[in-house]
Amino acid sequence: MNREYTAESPVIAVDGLVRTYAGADRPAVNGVSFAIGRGECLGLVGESGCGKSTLARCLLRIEDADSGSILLGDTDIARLNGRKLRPHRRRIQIVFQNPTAALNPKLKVADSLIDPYEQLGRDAKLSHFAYTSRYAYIRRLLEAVELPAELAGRYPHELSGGQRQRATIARAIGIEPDVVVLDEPTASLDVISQGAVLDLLTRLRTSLGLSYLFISHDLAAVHRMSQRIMVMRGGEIVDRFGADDLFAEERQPYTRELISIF
Ligand SMILES: Nc1ncnc2c1ncn2[C@@H]1O[C@H](COP(=O)(O)OP(=O)(O)OP(=O)(O)O)[C@@H](O)[C@H]1O
Repeated sequence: MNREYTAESPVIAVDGLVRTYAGADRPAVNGVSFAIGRGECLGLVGESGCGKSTLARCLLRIEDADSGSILLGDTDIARLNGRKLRPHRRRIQIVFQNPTAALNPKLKVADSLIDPYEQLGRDAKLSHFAYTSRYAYIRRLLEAVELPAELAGRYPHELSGGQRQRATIARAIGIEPDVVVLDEPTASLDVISQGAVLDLLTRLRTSLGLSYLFISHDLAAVHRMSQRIMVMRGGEIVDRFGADDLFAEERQPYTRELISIF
């Protein structure tokens, strides 16, 4: 892999990922490569339809890539299926744009938080969220996302949008993944909640050593959150740079166009 695509001691390294939908005349994701280091946030920005969510779904193995590799440590999860994939599913988690759709409306918050642990976390060696009892685990998770403990007994519709998104973040981090894909995590929130959730995500990244792929069409949010940024267009990465170099002269014309919109 090209040196500039890599991070120091990457927790995830993606190389040459391609995904073409049936009937499409070109790939939705076309040869995407990148790596993310421990505790790093890599931003991915691009306009609607450029392939961001398709890339996310391939990483999560919700969709299969046609070719390319997704290395988590030494394991290429792009090629694993079924029972062989299962132990690795915990290692990459996602927070979607819409927390209302992400939480089961029939489950109390506590049940939604315990669910990933029961599905994927039992066999894992958890450290920060080590399971001693159901009560302690849920309490610790709510504390981590700065929600009051009494929300454990509520249903999703009894929470605000910001509280719901904090609950989905808790669900994603409780099984201590290596990488969290944040797919427009604040797009459905009002401006004040957006800022608060972005700040919470940064605090969690630094305190728990989480690695993020932060996907957004909001360049300002990506700049605020990320150490490095990639720009995607038509399924390809067309520019990549350190966040401090966003406004540097060598930026590609398309990146400049995105900057001018904000
Ligand atoms: N299930 C699907 N079947 C066929 N084509 C699809 C499917 N999902 C996405 N596409 C197409 O693939 C391309 C990339 O879509 P994708 O949703 O990944 O873009 P995006 O950058 O996430 O957009 P947005 O920001 O609007 O969510 C688009 O041309 C889209 O129409």
